[in-house]
Amino acid sequence: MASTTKVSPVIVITGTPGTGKSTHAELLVQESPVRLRHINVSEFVKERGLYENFDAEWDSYIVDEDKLIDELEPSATAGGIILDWHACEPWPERWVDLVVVLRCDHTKLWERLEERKYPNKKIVENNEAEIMEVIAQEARDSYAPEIVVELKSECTEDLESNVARIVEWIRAWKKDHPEGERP
Ligand SMILES: Nc1ncnc2c1ncn2[C@@H]1O[C@H](COP(=O)(O)OP(=O)(O)O)[C@@H](O)[C@H]1O
Repeated sequence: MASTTKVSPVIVITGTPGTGKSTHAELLVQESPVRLRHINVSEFVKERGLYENFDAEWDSYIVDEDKLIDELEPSATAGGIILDWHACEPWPERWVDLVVVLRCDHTKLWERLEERKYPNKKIVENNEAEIMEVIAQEARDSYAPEIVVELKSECTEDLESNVARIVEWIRAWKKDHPEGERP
């Protein structure tokens, strides 16, 4: 069987909605020393119909995770992607090189979600999830501790320093994988 060589890493950016995943991913695409494709998983699911149904009460799609994994497998195996989603547990461990969990003070998060015109119960649900560290715990439970990093995303300085830190991590990954990595 032909095996491909992964020349760029797979970076997961996760966190409660509103913590800054897409903002980080967009800046990282611009700053990265290697070509990265930003996959906003919620949009990807909608565009490709990778859901079982739509939950009108919570205004969200029930994702068909098997279909999602199948659809992403070629890109994840080839490398060079950022997976931006509010969950990280579905990704097979073999795909993932780095997991960035963004964290935000809950009052700030509340304001961001209000600005986004989320219904009140969705703001409450997400706020509680951030306080209870739901996504951070999911990342700790799903991946080796050395590939998981929690970063604060409360102001522009945080955004810039986080992206600079990930860029440094990518440079180190490239150094460690000069010929690429066989998945
Ligand atoms: N580190 C940050 N500093 C200031 N504003 C931020 C930061 N991260 C995100 N934001 C703002 O918060 C809002 C939500 O960010 P977004 O990237 O869409 O979050 P997510 O993708 O996690 O849902 C946006 O208005 C964005 O500009």
